[in-house]
Amino acid sequence: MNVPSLLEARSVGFSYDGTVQVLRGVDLHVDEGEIVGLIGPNGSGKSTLIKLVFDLLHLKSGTLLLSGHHCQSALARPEAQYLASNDHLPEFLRAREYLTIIGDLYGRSLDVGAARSFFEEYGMAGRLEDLIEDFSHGMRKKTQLISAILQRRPLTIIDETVNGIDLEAQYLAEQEFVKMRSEGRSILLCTHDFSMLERVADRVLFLDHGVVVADAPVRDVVASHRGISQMVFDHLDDRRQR
Ligand SMILES: Nc1ncnc2c1ncn2[C@@H]1O[C@H](COP(=O)(O)OP(=O)(O)OP(=O)(O)O)[C@@H](O)[C@H]1O
Repeated sequence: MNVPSLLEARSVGFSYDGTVQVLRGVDLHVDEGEIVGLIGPNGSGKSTLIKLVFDLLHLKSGTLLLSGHHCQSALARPEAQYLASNDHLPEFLRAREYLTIIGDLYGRSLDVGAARSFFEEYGMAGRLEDLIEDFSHGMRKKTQLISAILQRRPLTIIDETVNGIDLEAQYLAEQEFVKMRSEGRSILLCTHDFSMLERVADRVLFLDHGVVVADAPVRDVVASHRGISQMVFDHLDDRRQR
């Protein structure tokens, strides 16, 4: 029996206003145990696609499946966690309370000792009991990341959350992503940090004007374009000449 992809998009289209198509016939998949980079110019539709996956926007055209379940279905919810690009967290909660609530949503009680260790590791020793209101932008981002690391969902979708955290935390996060992959979990990492993708990602999906224009193993991109940046530049040159 075929194991369904953790994420599968088939012919996904989307328009906010019914006129301009933001996504046009998007087909993609993320399988078990892979780190996939989602890249594309500003406004190419990356966040829109991610919001559709989490049913934050209403899917009207095409199919989006999480582990074989339609993304609007309650069965899809436990399969994936979403880290938004913003740092909006409930400010009136203490970090421990926030992590507890996220754990409750996934039916996992918080391992306070593990949470405390991650806070120490990520340069936030002694801050677990503090109000989120008092956290800096980077600390909020790190709290989002730690929540994903603790939940260890089959699929974690990270929308630019790693941008804006310090280098040390990025390094730790990269190591954790690789560890999660070795456990058979997957990560869809939407970022403009191509060097991070060259270090950790297996595959890169390139979205331009709502269309997937490349879906290739990172090693092939490095071999044929010398890197992800050059692949993007080559594509933009081609587009300009057309
Ligand atoms: N709520 C909204 N209402 C109307 N249009 C929107 C809305 N959100 C996004 N858009 C438009 O949809 C298009 C795709 O935006 P989206 O945020 O998905 O791009 P992105 O690839 O994530 O960009 P970035 O790299 O800048 O984060 C843009 O033209 C944007 O202006």
